[in-house]
Amino acid sequence: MADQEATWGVVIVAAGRGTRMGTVESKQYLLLRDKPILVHTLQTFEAMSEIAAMCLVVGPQDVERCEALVSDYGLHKVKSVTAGGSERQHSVQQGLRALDGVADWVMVHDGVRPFVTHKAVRACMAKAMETGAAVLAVPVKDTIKQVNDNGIITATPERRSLWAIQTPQAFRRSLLVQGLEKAAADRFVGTDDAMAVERLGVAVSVAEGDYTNIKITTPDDLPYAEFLLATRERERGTDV
Ligand SMILES: Nc1ccn([C@@H]2O[C@H](COP(=O)(O)OP(=O)(O)OP(=O)(O)O)[C@@H](O)[C@H]2O)c(=O)n1
Ligand SMILES: C[C@](O)(CO)[C@H](O)COP(=O)(O)O
Repeated sequence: MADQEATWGVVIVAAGRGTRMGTVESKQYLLLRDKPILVHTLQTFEAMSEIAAMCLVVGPQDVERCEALVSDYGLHKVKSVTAGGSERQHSVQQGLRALDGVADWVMVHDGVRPFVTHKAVRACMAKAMETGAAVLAVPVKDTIKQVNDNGIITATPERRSLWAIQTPQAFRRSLLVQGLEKAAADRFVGTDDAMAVERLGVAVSVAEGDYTNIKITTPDDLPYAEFLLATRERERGTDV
């Protein structure tokens, strides 16, 4: 019953510089068809009735332009546009503060993962409400090796236990806040949100997602992103 009435907030992190993409314009603002990648992402969450509020976290220099994007695209659930920090984890913390008192449950999502589906987001939310914490992920397809600085293989972890972790990552808000506070106190910086909660000794569940929920990271992701967008539009029958 309580689960049905849960209020969800979403932190969309988009304060990165996109170093690996190597473009002058940060990758979250590159156009995919006619819209910035970040707007595609925000619209996916805006359309979900379960979501009450979003906080968009961007570079300090981009706050004004993003407020304009939020207004131009009618993104009414974006209640604040906040300046992020030097690491993704610091940006998440800024976003969570902005959602204080707004939602008991939160998701963190990368602004550069525009292809997440409503079905996958709902699977992640449902799993989190069962367990307190859940992330979307897919089983890895390749054999993964650990390699040392001399280029020599040192270990081959069993593939059956390896998953590639995506976003959204969904948590009871108090749990994520506690995890991030401990991480800050310990000067620990993780590459995803689950790590902060794992460090509390709390189990984080995995909800199986889709291989198409890519994080646009390097230039070779762009043609694939165009292809995915065209495929989605064809499926929706809105191709022009
Ligand atoms: N200090 C940071 C770093 C990253 N991010 C966001 O976290 C997401 C995932 O990060 P990544 O793909 O690594 O983005 P960048 O940090 O921009 O890329 P790079 O590492 O190539 O510079 C992105 O939406 C990015 O904008 C953020 O909000 N604040
Ligand atoms: C959170 C994340 O998207 C999960 O795959 C990823 O860890 C972000 O890492 P990055 O170093 O910021 O690309």
